[in-house]
Amino acid sequence: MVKMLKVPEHQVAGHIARDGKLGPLVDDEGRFFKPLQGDARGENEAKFYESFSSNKTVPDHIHRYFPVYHGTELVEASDGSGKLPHMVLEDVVSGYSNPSIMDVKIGSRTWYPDVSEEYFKKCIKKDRATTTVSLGFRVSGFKIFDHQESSFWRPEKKVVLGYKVDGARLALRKFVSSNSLADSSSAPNCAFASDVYGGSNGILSQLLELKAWFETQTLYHFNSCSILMVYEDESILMKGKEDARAQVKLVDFAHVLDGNGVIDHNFLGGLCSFIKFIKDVLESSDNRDETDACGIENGK
Ligand SMILES: O=P(O)(O)O[C@@H]1[C@@H](OP(=O)(O)O)[C@H](OP(=O)(O)O)[C@H](O)[C@H](OP(=O)(O)O)[C@H]1OP(=O)(O)O
Ligand SMILES: Nc1ncnc2c1ncn2[C@@H]1O[C@H](COP(=O)(O)OP(=O)(O)O)[C@@H](O)[C@H]1O
Repeated sequence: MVKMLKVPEHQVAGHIARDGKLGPLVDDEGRFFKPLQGDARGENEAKFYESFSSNKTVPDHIHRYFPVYHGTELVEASDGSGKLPHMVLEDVVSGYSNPSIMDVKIGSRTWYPDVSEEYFKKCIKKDRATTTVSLGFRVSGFKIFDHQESSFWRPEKKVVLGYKVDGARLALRKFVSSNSLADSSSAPNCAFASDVYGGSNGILSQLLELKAWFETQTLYHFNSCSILMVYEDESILMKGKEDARAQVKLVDFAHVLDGNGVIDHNFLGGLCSFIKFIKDVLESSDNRDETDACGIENGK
């Protein structure tokens, strides 16, 4: 039987399967089909998944931060060019109805030794124009489910890639706020910060677990790799039933290299910087909760 594949509804960055272009597809059974790009990138990413998924020295609690890999399959490509090999991955958002998602590219550089002069120039230009160099990470794209409007809010790609330090900070606040989505004049209230970023199952605790692994792992260098953050705020609104189902996953391994016994300081440094930003959002929202509580106690 021919599998019916469709363009992912919730993709926030990267190559997109529209206007006759090559991009990922999904099925109804929770699988994400990422086409192997014609050059070395596709081969490299598939090679990484093969190596990583069978690597017994990587602990299980770290494996869960990566999409499950089901090998490669020949499927009809989105650009109409016929059957092409695709990596068959777990679709990390398939279990959500209205997921809020952010893609954050980690590292203070996206280039790496021995790339072509042309590729180096392309990377360094983007790294300097975004917060990659200044912060060690950049927001690549995101969408937020807006409950008031019952629809997604999504900033334009060129706006996101224009963020400086304050823009990145604001995006991380907006991502967990229930107000101020389309309206840039009001300050984000960070209403979901403690449910999404905080708590023992939250984003911060997952990032800290990943960081502990990156402090010692020397197997791979994750160049140009992204952290995907996902949550669903319906579960927050029905509090008590479920938590926010906040998840961290690493994606995009097209530029992963052998670690050769050396710490991935580019990724680790960026991850530490990203963690600090998440902590700052959490702390400022905790202070706000306390101020609100004082207001109530004082009868304000
Ligand atoms: O094509 P572009 O300009 O959108 O660049 C892609 C990047 O988009 P960006 O503009 O940074 O949001 C894109 O970044 P995101 O995944 O969107 O963060 C990748 O860097 C992609 O390269 P590769 O597949 O990882 O080798 C980049 O693709 P290539 O240009 O290297 O094919
Ligand atoms: N396994 C996955 N499950 C669900 N969505 C994914 C998965 N992998 C990637 N995506 C989505 O696709 C986007 C681009 O993925 P990425 O691997 O970076 O592609 P590219 O190599 O084209 O940059 C991510 O930002 C995310 O929205």
